[in-house]
Amino acid sequence: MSVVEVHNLFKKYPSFELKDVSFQIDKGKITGFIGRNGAGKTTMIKSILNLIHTDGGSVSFFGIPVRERESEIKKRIGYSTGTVNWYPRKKIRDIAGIVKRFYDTWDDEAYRKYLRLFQLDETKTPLELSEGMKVKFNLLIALSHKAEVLILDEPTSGLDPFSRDELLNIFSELKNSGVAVFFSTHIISDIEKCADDIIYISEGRIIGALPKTDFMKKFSCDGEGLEDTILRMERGVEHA
Ligand SMILES: Nc1ncnc2c1ncn2[C@@H]1O[C@H](COP(=O)(O)OP(=O)(O)OP(=O)(O)O)[C@@H](O)[C@H]1O
Repeated sequence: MSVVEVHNLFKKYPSFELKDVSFQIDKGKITGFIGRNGAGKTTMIKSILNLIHTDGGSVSFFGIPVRERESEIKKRIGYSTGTVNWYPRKKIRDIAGIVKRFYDTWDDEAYRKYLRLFQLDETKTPLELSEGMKVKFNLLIALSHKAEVLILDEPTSGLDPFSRDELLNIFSELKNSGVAVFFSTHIISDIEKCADDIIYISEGRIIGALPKTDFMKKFSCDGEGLEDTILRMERGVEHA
């Protein structure tokens, strides 16, 4: 069942266009979003979250157009786009105290669980966190309000291999409880490990948005892995 539907999304910057982007995100699935630097991943994520103005197309969450009932939708989803830059001098504990008031679904038990799992010290402020800890803090907030959909821009970048592995396991747990997890990454092995569906973007266009097995059937040659497939496709794009 799809929980996010994107149709013909279009966004124009002076020197870049995100064109005719269409795909869906399914409940209880992990979707990996890949593309090289500058391919348009962050632009697309910000567009679907209505964080930037778009020039065409439609986006709905749970069948509701995001432009019409954005705040209602945002209570039901978790997202992170880059590191934390709000309340830089407040303690994590105090920020959580403020944020929880926005969510009827805030779950203190989940907050404690992920605080322990990520080994975050709630007496620290965002200014005192390393880059990897900031990513974890972002996720902590997203995971503490029972989000039905998680949209995460490069959540594993800045994490050490152990924390990355833990995070992928958390994604799998969340998926098993029916959550839709969508994340962008440059680390193709992470996608190979846990994604059900793959969306591959190049130069602002979606080249493939398919279940991983179908993606491999369509694009891989001679038993290549995903990483080699993407590298070959990128070289093809460069030389086209
Ligand atoms: N605010 C902006 N104004 C103008 N151009 C922008 C703006 N934000 C992004 N762009 C351009 O849009 C294109 C896509 O950038 P985007 O950040 O979406 O790529 P990305 O795939 O997320 O890259 P990376 O993997 O490096 O994070 C780039 O050419 C970038 O210069």
